[in-house]
Amino acid sequence: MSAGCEILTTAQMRAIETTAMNSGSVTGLQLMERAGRAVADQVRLRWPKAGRATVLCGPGNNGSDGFVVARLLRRAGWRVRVLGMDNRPGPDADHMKRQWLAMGGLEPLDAAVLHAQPADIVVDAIFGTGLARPPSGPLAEVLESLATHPAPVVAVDCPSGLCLDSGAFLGRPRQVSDRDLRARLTVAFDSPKPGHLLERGPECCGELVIADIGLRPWREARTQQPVLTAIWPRFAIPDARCIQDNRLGKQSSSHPHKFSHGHALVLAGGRGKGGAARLSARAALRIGAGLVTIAPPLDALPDHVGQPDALMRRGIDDDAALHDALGDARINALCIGPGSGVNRAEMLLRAALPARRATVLDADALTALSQAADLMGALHPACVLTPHGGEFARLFPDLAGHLDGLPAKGPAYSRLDAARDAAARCGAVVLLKGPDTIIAAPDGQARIHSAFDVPWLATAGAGDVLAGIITGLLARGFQPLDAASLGALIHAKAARAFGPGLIADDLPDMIPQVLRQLTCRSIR
Ligand SMILES: NC(=O)C1=CN([C@@H]2O[C@H](COP(=O)(O)OP(=O)(O)OC[C@H]3O[C@@H](n4cnc5c(N)ncnc54)[C@H](O)[C@@H]3O)[C@@H](O)[C@H]2O)[C@@H](O)CC1
Ligand SMILES: [K+]
Repeated sequence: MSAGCEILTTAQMRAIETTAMNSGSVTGLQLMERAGRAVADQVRLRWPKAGRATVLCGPGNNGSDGFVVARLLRRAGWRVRVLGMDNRPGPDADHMKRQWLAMGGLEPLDAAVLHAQPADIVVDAIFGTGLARPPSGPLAEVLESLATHPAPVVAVDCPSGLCLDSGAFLGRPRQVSDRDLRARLTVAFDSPKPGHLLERGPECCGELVIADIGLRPWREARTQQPVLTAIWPRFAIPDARCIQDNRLGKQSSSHPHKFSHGHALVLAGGRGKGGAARLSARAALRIGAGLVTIAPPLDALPDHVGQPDALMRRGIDDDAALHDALGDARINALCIGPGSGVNRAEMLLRAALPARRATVLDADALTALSQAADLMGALHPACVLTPHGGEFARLFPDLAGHLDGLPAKGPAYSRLDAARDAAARCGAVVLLKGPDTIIAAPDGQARIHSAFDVPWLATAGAGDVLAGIITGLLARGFQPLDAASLGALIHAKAARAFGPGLIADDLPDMIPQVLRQLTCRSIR
């Protein structure tokens, strides 16, 4: 399994905190002090000159972190106002509140009070992992007015109102809105949560810092395998195993041979429709498949003369021809769908799926799949489906409908949930594309790959290249979940390395540079 920075759901985070506190080695007060200190330290790092801070403290432990931040900033010379509630918090929270009250006042947590005096920063400590329902009443008004506050917002754990399991704002449509609270900086604790990476999370959290509050021993001591890991730009660890044995760099075998790196077969469409499959095939070659054959119908073979000469060509007219081709057991990975046409994709899938080779289904193959229930039943664990949102909705309309619904309570149904449910239902790996790409396996393992920083990757043909990279990695023997996860990572890194102005044709040729980075351990 690929290593990566682990993501914790809010329930997992609570479980780890409880285990840590029950062990007797750490108290809730200590954890809160560390959390608050981490936020105050990040504030002082970014705003070294002490200024004016308004700290908004909610009813629970997120609010307690706010009281700690207020105390530490005051000690560091900041002018601090605290707006809080008149509720009865638990004993730890009460302790933190009293510590603040010994040195400063408490004003009502109210929109008019918030705007009554200027501030250089506003610290949002209203809700964190405990958000269970949409904010309402005066708290909702405070949050709404905070969204238009002129001072930068520093969020404790998350911008309040954001569901940390889904990245949706509770009670709000999922689309981008001017009412969304956008923090400049978010300081979260121990591990990222799905909501930091999904949907509105990346944009609304601003810069995300994950602070160590000493919970690692309890996180790592869990007996169950972590089921959720992330491959994510700031934390990217593609695969410890790959780096150790240099598998990505192809140095694992002492007598390497082209067949030791697999043979990928990329099925292409008819005359004049071969461009998409050529992008896939080129990417499969660049990622290091030993052999790559592009296979259009016979009459379209002339479309594929020319570069790259390393690419092999073979005419495959129909399912019978594909069945014959698959008599060669060395062909160990297939790519079906890019530019193939829906009818041809359906015909080819009928021969391909029973052969149980590692198979990437993209584009027209996904449309074919959504139209033929029996094909869905023929999927197997070595298949990787790479739908974008629209294709996902055609394949799994009920899951997509669930995802489109208003997130009325936490934890809201997330893209992560949808991809996992889809993978479990179809028995294959599902890579749900987006700036927040989810890769989910039928056994519940999942990864989130966040690439909000490369909007130029949303360009025609980029998906064909991704399909080719994954096909190449499958040919090289990577397991489907790892191939899809590494594929997403390498694809985004290639786009990042090229920069704006990218067209899909540029992506395959950036792969060697990305592989050099990954295999030289120079990744961040
Ligand atoms: N448990 C711990 O020991 C630690 C918790 N930490 C902080 O504690 C936070 C979680 O604290 P809590 O579990 O107290 O939860 P929150 O502080 O996020 O929320 C407070 C409480 O508000 C209530 N609530 C939920 N939705 C509401 C709504 N829409 N309107 C009104 N009330 C609502 C719930 O009862 C919830 O428990 C984390 O985000 C983090 O900031 C950190 O201090 C690290 C240690
Ligand atoms: K918050």
